[in-house]
Amino acid sequence: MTYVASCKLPTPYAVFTIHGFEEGATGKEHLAITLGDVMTTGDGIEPPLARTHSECLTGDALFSMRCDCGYQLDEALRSIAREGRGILLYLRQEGRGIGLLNKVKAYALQDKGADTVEANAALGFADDLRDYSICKPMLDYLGVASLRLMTNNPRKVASLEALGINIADRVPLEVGRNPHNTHYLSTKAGKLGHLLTTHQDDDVAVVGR
Ligand SMILES: Nc1nc2c(ncn2[C@@H]2O[C@H](COP(=O)(O)OP(=O)(O)OP(=O)(O)O)[C@@H](O)[C@H]2O)c(=O)[nH]1
Ligand SMILES: [Zn+2]
Repeated sequence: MTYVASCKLPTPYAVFTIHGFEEGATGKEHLAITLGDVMTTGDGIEPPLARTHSECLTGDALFSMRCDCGYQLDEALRSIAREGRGILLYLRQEGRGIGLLNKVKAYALQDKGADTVEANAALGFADDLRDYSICKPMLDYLGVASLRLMTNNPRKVASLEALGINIADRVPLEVGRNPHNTHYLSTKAGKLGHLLTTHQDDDVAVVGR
């Protein structure tokens, strides 16, 4: 992983700093978005609030309500801004690692009744192809050894801990449940192990971003 450059990222929530990295093996361009001093070296320094966010073009940029990604991205940046300090790694692992067009194929199967795990399997993919080892060099570069991680995904916590990153706390990030994604969220809780407080197919109002 090679560090390339940093610049300001003004948003409605705060003026963040964006740091660009290039992954040697794949040429993929990953980002770290920081606010305040996130270094954790030294005595008595609180681990910063953090999120590792896997790319979801449809949810993050195109307002898709099929998943909860866009809502989580929004809430994670808002939470970091509220604390005045934190870090979001934006990882180019679209579609849990299968890529954008394979995700569109998986969505087409889901339109016909498959769930998210069955659709991946029908296309010949494991349910989650993500590799979190790319986080380590980015966090090392930024001097971050310890995090308070915003996630509902215990596999993500375990993967980061296995890399030697200290997860001081898991902060739930449950936002964006709506009639278009309740089944998807139920499948994540039931088959992928996500820790979601409500995962029955109940009727809820559409949540705006
Ligand atoms: N293959 C596939 N990928 C999906 C689908 N829906 C969302 N994604 C991708 O899943 C990734 C997000 O995964 P999630 O499981 O929602 O979130 P997570 O990051 O593992 O867990 P949290 O930290 O709790 O959000 C993004 O890369 C999305 O593009 C789907 O139906 N099929
Ligand atoms: Zn998504």
